[in-house]
Amino acid sequence: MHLDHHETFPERHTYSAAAPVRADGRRRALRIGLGGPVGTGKTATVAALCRALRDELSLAVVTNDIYTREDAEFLLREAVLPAERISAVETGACPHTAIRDDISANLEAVEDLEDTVGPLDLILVESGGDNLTATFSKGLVDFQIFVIDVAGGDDIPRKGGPGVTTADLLVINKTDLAPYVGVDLAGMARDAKAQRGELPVAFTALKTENGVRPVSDWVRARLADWTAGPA
Ligand SMILES: Nc1nc2c(ncn2[C@@H]2O[C@H](COP(=O)(O)OP(=O)(O)OP(=O)(O)O)[C@@H](O)[C@H]2O)c(=O)[nH]1
Repeated sequence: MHLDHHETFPERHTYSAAAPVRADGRRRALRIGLGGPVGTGKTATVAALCRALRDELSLAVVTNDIYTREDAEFLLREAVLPAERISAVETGACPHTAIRDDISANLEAVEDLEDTVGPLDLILVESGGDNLTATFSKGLVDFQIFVIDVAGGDDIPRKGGPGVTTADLLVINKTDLAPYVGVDLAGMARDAKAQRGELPVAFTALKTENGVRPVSDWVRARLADWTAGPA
């Protein structure tokens, strides 16, 4: 049986929702988390976001893997950012613990990046692949993106779960595969709307040119709000 840790590891309030200003008086980087089930395209989204935004922003990435540094190694191999801007956290068995319950390793990685390569505009925190309930602590990230894909079937939005219903942006990736897996994208959009109300949904096909555009535009808008906000 899978034990959920909510009862045993309550969220640590010592890392309260990360004040916008660092100890040195500078505005800290905006932090955006990417979560979602295994293999839906989280790393591909992070890589595409880095390519789309790296010339206009100072950015860095924290990856979370269960026992390896595979996602970080992929990003390094693809050279989406200089190596010093990519940091890997090994989470052990349950990826959601490191982004929701005991966020200290991730916070340390985020703060180390700001100290060593800062100032940064944006830090992307990629969770390890988990299940539909995995969400980020508000003490770790300012916004969260939940990535699902059409290959997982068109009933995922209807099933809901906190990732699908509450993420600040729901990404439904691999739309290029829809015809091959018999998925009705319009139905997925309707189900997502029913679960999420006004919260946005982005359909992506990351293998196509500019496929990440709906996500990168959303990130730019969040960053514009963040930069305009009180420091
Ligand atoms: N056809 C298609 N394949 C995609 C797309 N996006 C990602 N993939 C492929 O899907 C596979 C998984 O992508 P990843 O980005 O590694 O997925 P992930 O969510 O980071 O996976 P984990 O970290 O293992 O949970 C890879 O083979 C990608 O090349 C897409 O839009 N279309």
